Amino acid sequence: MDDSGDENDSPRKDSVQSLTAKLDAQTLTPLRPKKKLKVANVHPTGPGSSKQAAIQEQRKQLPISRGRNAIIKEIRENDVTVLVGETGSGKTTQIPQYLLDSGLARNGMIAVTQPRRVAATSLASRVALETQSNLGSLVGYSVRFSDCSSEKTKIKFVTDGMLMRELLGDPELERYSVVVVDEAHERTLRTDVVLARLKEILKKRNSSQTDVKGKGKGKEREASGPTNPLRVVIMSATLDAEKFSSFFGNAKILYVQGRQHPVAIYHTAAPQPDYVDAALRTVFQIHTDQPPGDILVFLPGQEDIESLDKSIQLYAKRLPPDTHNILTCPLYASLPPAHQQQIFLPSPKGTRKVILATNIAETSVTIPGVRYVIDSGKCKEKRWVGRGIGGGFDTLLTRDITKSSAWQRTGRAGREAAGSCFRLYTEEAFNALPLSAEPEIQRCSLTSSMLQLKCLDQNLEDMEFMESPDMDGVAQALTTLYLLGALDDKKKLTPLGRQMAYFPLEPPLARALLASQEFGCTSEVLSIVSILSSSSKLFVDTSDTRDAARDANSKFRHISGDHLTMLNVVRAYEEVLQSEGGADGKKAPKAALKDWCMRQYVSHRCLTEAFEIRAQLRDLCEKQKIDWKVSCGDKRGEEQAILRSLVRGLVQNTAFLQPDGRYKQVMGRSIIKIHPGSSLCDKKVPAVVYDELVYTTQVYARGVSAITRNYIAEVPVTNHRGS
Ligand SMILES: Nc1ncnc2c1ncn2[C@@H]1O[C@H](COP(=O)(O)OP(=O)(O)OP(=O)(O)O)[C@@H](O)[C@H]1O
Repeated sequence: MDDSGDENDSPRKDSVQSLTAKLDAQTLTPLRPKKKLKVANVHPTGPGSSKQAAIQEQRKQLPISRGRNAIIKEIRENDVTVLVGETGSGKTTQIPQYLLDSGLARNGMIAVTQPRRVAATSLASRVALETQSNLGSLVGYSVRFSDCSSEKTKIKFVTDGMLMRELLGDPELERYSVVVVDEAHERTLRTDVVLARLKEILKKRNSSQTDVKGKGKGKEREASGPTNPLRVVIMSATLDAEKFSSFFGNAKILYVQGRQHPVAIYHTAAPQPDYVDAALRTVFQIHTDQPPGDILVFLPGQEDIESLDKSIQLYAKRLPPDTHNILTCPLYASLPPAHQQQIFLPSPKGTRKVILATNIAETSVTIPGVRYVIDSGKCKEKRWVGRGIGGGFDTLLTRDITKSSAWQRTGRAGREAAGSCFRLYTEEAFNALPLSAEPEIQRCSLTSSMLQLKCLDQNLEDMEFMESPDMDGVAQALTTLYLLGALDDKKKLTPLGRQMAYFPLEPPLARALLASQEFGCTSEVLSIVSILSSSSKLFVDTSDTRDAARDANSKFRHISGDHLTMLNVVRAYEEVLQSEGGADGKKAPKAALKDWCMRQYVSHRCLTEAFEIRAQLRDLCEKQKIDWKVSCGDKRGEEQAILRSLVRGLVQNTAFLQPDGRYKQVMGRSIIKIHPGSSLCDKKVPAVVYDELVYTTQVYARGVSAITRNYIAEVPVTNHRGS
């Protein structure tokens, strides 16, 4: 997301020798390990013991297993239970299995929510392995654009966003007997909405037994109560437990004592302003001095990961021949799921794996083989930059982590054996960190959540949340939904709004997709919306390849700007797919497609993901009786039709050229510049529509196309009532 151009793509210039000297001088001060527990080796390797026997033995050794019966008893007897246990104590993998074995999910499924998809999918694999079932049968997962569950599924790992979507079709979550809200301390907007909604659902589903103050009437409820009462379990390692408990009327709090393996923690003696350089030195210090074990490095974002990756690879080549190899594995949200899964593969013999991750590896995941964690102390945080800029937008800003995050990161080192965590900041700096992050509900755009709640007949602004939402954010979300025609002037949901919510897209993109029917270009807009919904960028753009990329991309360039340029890439890729035999359900050879993408400097990942998204959106269109095959086909008319559809959704993202050559938002006060990566960067056109704003040293518009003022004027903003 952040693309400020201030990233440093060139590898660090020191030699390994000077690097090691620097490392020695740096002196990482060993600190008292937080807690060391005596736990036996959890991998029995005696003769005849199979992998499965080892796994079952390991389960028994988890700290949580000692409290199994007491935990089940409490969950059985209370509507809501708050469970706090150290990282690695076994909460996420074991509680769902205990619930299943206890019969508590006899009449419904168990949902386990996760803030991130990589955690949801990897946990589902692990629990499927532990239950000796195939992924997607007894244990499954459901994340945006990917569902791996079946009628047999009893334990389902879901992102909090997916559970919110499920609410649209099942407002009281009747198909679930237990909802486990994991990593609740992260306080994502969706977790907060889910918690607020669960409180309402409990009132309805469990009303005959309880006043929804966390407590019910024990076992008798099962005999006399509804056939499928709901239990809610809220879990975290670093939870402000009292707050959650009081939100649910003083719900019972359970503490699980102990962690499985000790982790030694080290802080630097002095602050490290260049955390990428400090991470590089620490990686090689560990690699040269410490016993085998993989390294997990936490960095704020993709740019830092790519920079460190290059530097590590450069220095690794200069290591003495008898040293172990280093294999780097990046991990960030915009990597496609298949690439993300590679981090879970064992490292080849004689190789040390170095995983370079953002905070998506911070909670819930266990990466086998990791013994060392390097924590830069930084993360990127989504924040609504609205006030004073007019129009407002979500952006990612680099900032210091919280104490909760630091503990979670440390916890990743002690999952399978004792480990070490190297914090690239001082102990004083750690002590000064805030305990936990400001809840997203007070700092992120509320538009999408508000629309979904409207579909459930609920007003976000009237609901009871753990913390009330930011009022500017509420006003902005209402304005956006009104402008999109999702709400009428009485703030009531329109049929159009309901249809928009049906698609797992940001509301502006859903609106553009629906508008494309009017302009006869659904097929084209579907392709563009799918590219925009992919988690990677379409054009590969690094400083050292910029000129070559520009040359290669020039053949796709459309005079109107970036959206039709994207469409040209999609069309060219489709031709390659067909020429390689990828039509009629057959798959084209991946290597040939990758090779083509590399030569064009476009992202194979982005295209693969976008095509998957497009296939799913086509299915959803069919269910909504929208003919996705409708295409404007005619080259002369297509530009107008497509851009007019996009403006219907992105009307708030439009700007006019000013006499002084700058652009000013039509519906905000911001002066914006066109991003250097846009094909319209050097051009001056009377009006533009853009996908997003990014805030670096100034406000840049990204994904930009030239439009006429008429496209904006024709957007129907006042006649939505009942439309
Ligand atoms: N994919 C995996 N591969 C190997 N071991 C695993 C895997 N997933 C979990 N484990 C083992 O199970 C232990 C418990 O994991 P679990 O995720 O249940 O802990 P947790 O208490 O939920 O921790 P956290 O709050 O950090 O997610 C891990 O420490 C690890 O030993």
